[in-house]
Amino acid sequence: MSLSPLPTIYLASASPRRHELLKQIRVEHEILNVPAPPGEDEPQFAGESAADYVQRTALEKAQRAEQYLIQQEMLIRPILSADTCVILENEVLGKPQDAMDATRILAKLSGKTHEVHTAVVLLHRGEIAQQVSITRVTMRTLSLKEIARYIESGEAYGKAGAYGIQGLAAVFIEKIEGSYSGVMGLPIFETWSLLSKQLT
Ligand SMILES: Cc1cn([C@H]2C[C@H](O)[C@@H](COP(=O)(O)OP(=O)(O)OP(=O)(O)O)O2)c(=O)[nH]c1=O
Repeated sequence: MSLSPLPTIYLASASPRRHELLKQIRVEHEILNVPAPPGEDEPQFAGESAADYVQRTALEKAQRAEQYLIQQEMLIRPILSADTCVILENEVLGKPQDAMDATRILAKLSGKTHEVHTAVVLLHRGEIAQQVSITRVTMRTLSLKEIARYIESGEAYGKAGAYGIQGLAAVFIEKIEGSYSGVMGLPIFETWSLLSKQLT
């Protein structure tokens, strides 16, 4: 039972972290993963800011799920989606392709403060509600040896910025200003505020 009675929702995301965070606040949900068509790697448009980019990709994820549900005649619940980006000096650092890419990304983040933007979108009865959480994360300086050992752990993959604050990489994080759950992929405060305003 959550803190206010909410209908069951669809979570349009394959991220196990988002599922865990929704479970933490006891929001009943069904996971729906509608991947982008192959070859579409969510490119950033020329002139599009990182902040606009993450909001657009979160909305597109929700709309892909909505289209799928309409086709299946299954659009019976509100749809929640989110997208997380790591941004350093207006450059979006996505998920690493391989070990070399992960090394490059972590070497860039080492000793610097970056931002993690997570956009959350709720689609309900034809309306779009959206919120963005922005967190500043300071990573201490990492040695190349540490980066290599971290990548060997396997935790860098499938995560924006090639690290997961909730795992081994916690020892790299000197300071965060903002939302811990937002860095993990689903900012609980903003998500609850959307759900409780739109669905009760
Ligand atoms: C920075 C950071 C990111 N992440 C994760 C959260 C997201 O799952 C992922 C960013 O990728 P996303 O594209 O936002 O999400 P996803 O591909 O995992 O799932 P889907 O597109 O189906 O919704 O990075 C962490 O788990 N910990 C962290 O500290």
